[in-house]
Amino acid sequence: MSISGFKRGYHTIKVMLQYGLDKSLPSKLKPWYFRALRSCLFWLRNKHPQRSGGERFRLAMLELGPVYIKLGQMLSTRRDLLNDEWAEELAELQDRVPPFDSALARAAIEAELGVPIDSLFDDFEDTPLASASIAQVHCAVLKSTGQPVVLKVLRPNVEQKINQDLQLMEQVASRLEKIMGNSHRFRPAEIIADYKSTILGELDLKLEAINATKLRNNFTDSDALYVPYVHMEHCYKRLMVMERINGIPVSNIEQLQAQGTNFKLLAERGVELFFTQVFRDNFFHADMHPGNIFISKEHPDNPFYIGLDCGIMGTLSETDKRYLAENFLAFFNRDYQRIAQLYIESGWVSENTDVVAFEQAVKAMCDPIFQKPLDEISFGHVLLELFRTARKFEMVVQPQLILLQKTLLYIEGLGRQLYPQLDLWQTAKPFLEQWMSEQIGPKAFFDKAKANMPFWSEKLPELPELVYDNLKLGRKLLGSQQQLLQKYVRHQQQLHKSNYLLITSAVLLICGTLFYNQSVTPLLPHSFYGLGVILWIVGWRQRPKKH
Ligand SMILES: Nc1ncnc2c1ncn2[C@@H]1O[C@H](COP(=O)(O)OP(=O)(O)OP(=O)(O)O)[C@@H](O)[C@H]1O
Repeated sequence: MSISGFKRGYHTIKVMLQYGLDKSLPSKLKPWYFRALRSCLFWLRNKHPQRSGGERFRLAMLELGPVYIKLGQMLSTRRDLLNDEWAEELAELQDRVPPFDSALARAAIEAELGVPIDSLFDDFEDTPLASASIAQVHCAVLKSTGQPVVLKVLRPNVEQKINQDLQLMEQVASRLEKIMGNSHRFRPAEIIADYKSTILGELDLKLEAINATKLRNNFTDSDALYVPYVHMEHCYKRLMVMERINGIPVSNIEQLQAQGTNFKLLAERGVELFFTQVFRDNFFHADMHPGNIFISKEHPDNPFYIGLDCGIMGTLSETDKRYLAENFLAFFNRDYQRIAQLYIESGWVSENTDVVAFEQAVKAMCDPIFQKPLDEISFGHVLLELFRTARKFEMVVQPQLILLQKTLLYIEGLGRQLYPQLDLWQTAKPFLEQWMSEQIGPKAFFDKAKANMPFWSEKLPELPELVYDNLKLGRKLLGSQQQLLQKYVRHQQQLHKSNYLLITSAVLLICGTLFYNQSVTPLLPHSFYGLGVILWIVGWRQRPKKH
């Protein structure tokens, strides 16, 4: 470990202990060696004993920087793991991170634009509209069109800070793996690698701008999702300019209630949006924490979502999509054998897996879940448990599926917060069944045929020539096959004839010997010998030659 890595490691431990994070750990997660190590660092005392556990955790994440803030954001959506106090504290990490100096923001924006801000924008506001883990957002008006826009600029040195923390995490994770050995299912190095690829995607605002434009285009005519227009001509790696939206943060339930939002429709549209992005477009927003989702103020009875921050997007292969949809349907039909088969067919687990044992494990996991009423079942959780079960059968980690499963958990959490009676399955099932029938029904056949049209229209003019060539080839093949057959028949006939002559010659020779011993008259045995020898010579000559 380098000196700077060591320093950062010490700083991280110091901040965590000074905010008393060790106190919040349940005692079963504090083995004797942990407690011994803690006692060795006696000078690092909890400096904020008067604050609550959630607040201490949030402040520690804020002090440690972007990587930890993101971690806190992710945790904030896991209301299944956290109590309300913690979840609300951590939700503040979604967009209430202390801002950085506006002079630095201006300098960074102008460095990217290559011209002064005032030459392209009017009314640039030095006080940021919002400040988040990776970037800060300032309002302005686009000079050329007079449209209100926001300028999203990366925090100074955010890349270095993230890389340094990730390096440290990678080193700790690989040491942990060495200590625990290969047999353990907990693979910290894999988790960090997964997290790394996710967070690094957020550091390129040009890429985010491209993603946002693609998502916007996918939902141009949608009444469920709106994505703000991105001014691509002013987007760079560290700066993004887009239309300013004016929605209500999805977490602000009171304001949504006050305007009379149709929560049932909103929650159902959330689920529909998730499945449309995954199955129709194969391009889904994978950072759906509430700080990135707003609700329209117009027509509260017919509300739509406004999606921001397209830094992390997910895609699945066609095969994964198909198996995932089937998996959900099989789960709902309690067809555990099918689930086990699907994991094998898709290649998620090896084909040598014991299907029966796997099916039993899936059943043991799913049966207790079905004891609950349907509207209490979390499908993100079911998927997570299925992956855990499959890990016991050496499932290869599929980062794209993990991303999807996390997104599903977010969506479900959000949907249930908006409308607690949301029956996710009733909303999703018709969508999945329809999608599956489109994949395998006659419509799928015609769609595929239609998709292959350009290929066939290119090949069609060559078709008569190809048919003629093939017929000619076929006739030639038929001719040579007939020749071969005739040759084989002739060969067999010759063989039979030769065998017949040789056997008769052997019989004559044996008879000749018998008569010779009887010595009735020498003429008879000699005639047998003579005839036998002649037949043997003829028979031998008749034998077909080996080729
Ligand atoms: N187009 C916009 N119009 C209005 N407000 C916006 C817009 N884009 C971003 N914001 C505000 O800025 C906040 C932070 O933006 P964004 O989530 O894109 O930043 P980030 O640093 O990538 O955040 P995160 O911590 O989620 O990674 C949003 O929560 C929202 O309040």
